[in-house]
Amino acid sequence: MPHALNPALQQVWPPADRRPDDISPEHMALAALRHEIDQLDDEILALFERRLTIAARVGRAKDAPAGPHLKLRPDREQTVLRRVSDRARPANRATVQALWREVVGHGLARQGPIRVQVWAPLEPTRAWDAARRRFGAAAEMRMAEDPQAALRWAAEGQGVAVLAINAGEPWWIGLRRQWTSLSVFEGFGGAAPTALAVGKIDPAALPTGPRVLVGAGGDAGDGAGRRIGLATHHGWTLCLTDAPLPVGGPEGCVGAIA
Ligand SMILES: C=C(O[C@@H]1C=C(C(=O)O)C=C[C@H]1O)C(=O)O
Repeated sequence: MPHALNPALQQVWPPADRRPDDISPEHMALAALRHEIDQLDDEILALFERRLTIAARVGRAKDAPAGPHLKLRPDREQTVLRRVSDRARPANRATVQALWREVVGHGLARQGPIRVQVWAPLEPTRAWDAARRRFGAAAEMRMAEDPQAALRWAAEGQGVAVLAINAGEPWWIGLRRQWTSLSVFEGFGGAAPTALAVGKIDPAALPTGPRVLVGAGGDAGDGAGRRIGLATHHGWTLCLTDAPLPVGGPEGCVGAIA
């Protein structure tokens, strides 16, 4: 139903009978506030466009697409997000974080296309939403039907695979065996994630946070670190640890999440 026909949604401001030369105090106050918003928008726009230009320059200074890794730098993104979030007023933190995810996503997109494939047969909408929030509106996303095909695609350097670990298919074992050029760099679903993001990320650019381990039965283990188990399959385990293990080491570290 058009709004004009719905009495509940009728226009309340400005009043329908207001003349164009209305100089009532309410109208003047509203006009002044809107003018201030327009000025702020101009400032934000100029700054945002400058930021996009600089992000493109950073991209040219980095190795990809000729280099072996994606341009996505999770460690830098984590630093950028933490910095603005710490500077924001506590009441604005969540809003600022969500907005800066978009800002950073568009910065990264100035360096080349961001492609994301999502495989999550049990909770596709949840995983899709989480991936969209993480990579932003600039990301080209599609659902994947087969985690192995998504891993192959990611190993070609085409983009990022977001794969569920609660769907009974132990694709993560492959991170230890054939997909050694891929790193886990993000978890979705809280302290015990139900999906992981995987891509050709420079191991030096992984975020600060728990390390992700894929272990076979006989692995020596990492000694001191506390572990959170995420999945098991025929003697293989996927877990998180606080121990600062090197990626690709004998403990089976395959990445880190923020
Ligand atoms: C600008 C960079 O490239 C990407 C974009 C970022 C941004 O817009 O802040 C941060 C990290 C990278 O994923 C960078 O590496 O510094």
